[in-house]
Amino acid sequence: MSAGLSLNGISVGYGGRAVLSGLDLPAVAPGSVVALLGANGAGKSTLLKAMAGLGGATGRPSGQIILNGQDLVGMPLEQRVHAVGYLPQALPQGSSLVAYEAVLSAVRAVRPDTPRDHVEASIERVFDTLGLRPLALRRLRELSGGQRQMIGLAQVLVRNPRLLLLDEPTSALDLRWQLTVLETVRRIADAERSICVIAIHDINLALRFCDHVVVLGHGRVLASGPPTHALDSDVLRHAYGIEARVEQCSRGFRLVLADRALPDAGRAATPFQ
Ligand SMILES: Nc1ncnc2c1ncn2[C@@H]1O[C@H](COP(=O)(O)OP(=O)(O)OP(=O)(O)O)[C@@H](O)[C@H]1O
Repeated sequence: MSAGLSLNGISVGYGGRAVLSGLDLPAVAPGSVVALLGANGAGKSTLLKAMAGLGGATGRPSGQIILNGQDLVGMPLEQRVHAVGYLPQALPQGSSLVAYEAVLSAVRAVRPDTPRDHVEASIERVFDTLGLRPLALRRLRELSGGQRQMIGLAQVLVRNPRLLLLDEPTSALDLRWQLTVLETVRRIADAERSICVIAIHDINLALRFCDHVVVLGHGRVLASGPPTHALDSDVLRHAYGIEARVEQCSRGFRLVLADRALPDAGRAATPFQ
């Protein structure tokens, strides 16, 4: 059985309108953090939902999503939720549950038979890892947007899935929490040999922590590869309709410097279609 994640000819859309067509991703190895980039409307969330098996309006994608030798497409949801953890773009609802209960219910939904002391130990580990202990007994509806986003992440991490699909997990977070999230995900991928796919708009944060970059646009993969090679000015113009430079920071990471938005006529990928 080959380990890792690959996509073969994935096509998915809504009501007969294709968003992504024939998408391929050559195998990424266990332990990889993959940044999923692209303009608004490029299809990042659609792809993550298809991988999570939660297409809803998208229905079942065609093609293959191979995780550790098994095709996730068509795999029953009860089986898939053991392997895949998905953090949606929308923040968790502000319910009357306290944060601890919300994370507990995330484990119970997937592994109802796990002994209570194991569950409690894993919840405490995740709260410590993310620095969330002070929030454990606070009601979700009384938390800020960023705090609820962190609890949503805890709900995914506590299940220790082989594949983590995180849709803009840092969108509501300040700089310190953004780093905490990316550092944590990086550490978990390294330690557990899990694979993490993150849809993210902060390209520089992505380049700092990922092993692999996938840029979506025009319903396909515009660029794919290691952060040192996947992005250049042409790719950024096609993907985002911007004039930009890719430079190297003093620590050796790639850094995108966005200079200006190009007029619509100069854009190759048109968001808001
Ligand atoms: N439930 C839906 N029904 C019909 N079309 C949809 C639905 N959800 C998304 N779309 C369309 O699918 C396309 C891709 O949307 P998607 O949310 O995957 O983009 P995205 O790259 O995640 O964008 P963003 O960066 O703005 O979150 C867009 O044209 C969008 O309008």
